[in-house]
Amino acid sequence: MAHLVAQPEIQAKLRAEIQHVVTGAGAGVEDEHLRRMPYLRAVVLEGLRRHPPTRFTVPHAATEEAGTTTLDGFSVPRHVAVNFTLAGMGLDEAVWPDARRFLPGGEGEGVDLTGGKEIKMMPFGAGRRMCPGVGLALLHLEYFVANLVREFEWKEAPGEPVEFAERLVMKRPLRAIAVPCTQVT
Ligand code: HEM
Repeated sequence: MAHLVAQPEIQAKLRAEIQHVVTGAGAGVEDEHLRRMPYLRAVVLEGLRRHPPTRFTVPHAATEEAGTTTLDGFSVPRHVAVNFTLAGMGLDEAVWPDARRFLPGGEGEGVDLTGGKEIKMMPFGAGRRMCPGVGLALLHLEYFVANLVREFEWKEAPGEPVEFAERLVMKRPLRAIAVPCTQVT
């Protein structure tokens, strides 16, 4: 939401997609609408890439004797806890050079969040202990963002530009003004 407040042109593009798909007076955003909103999916994935809510996976450990497990050339001794810093992973510019990212033609188009094929980001972890709530989480994120942007225009509060500095959470919490879309001229 902070990025949408700071980049009104992207917010407007997203609202246009939502309004194009959800038509009819009194109609609400439904599950089947979400599947026809590629820009919404791209916005949500970009948020998860840049700001994964979980900074680390739960600690993992090698179960085999030392020398058996290696990570990027480092030997991982048995039972030593390994934490993956999810927040840094999605920010590798060598992996994410193209601004289109999750849009058609971008390197993240059709990204596999389970890590089955490859790992470019892993906001839900990967492998056997990955988040079992991934489907529900994506559904809720898309549903919330779609409704928030459909109902309101989100603007910067006067004198309080969005600051993206983080210390686990936003260093300065987001303050924004929500203008009901019926009042937007
Ligand atoms: C944006 C929302 C969410 C994010 C970013 C997220 C992220 C994560 C991450 C990174 C892990 C650790 C995975 C690993 O260690 O490899 C995890 C584990 C887990 N998540 Fe989520 N999660 C989200 C929502 C949910 C929801 C909605 C549920 C349940 C309905 C859920 C249930 C769990 C459970 C039970 C685990 C532990 C799995 C295990 O250790 O086997 N999560 N999640």
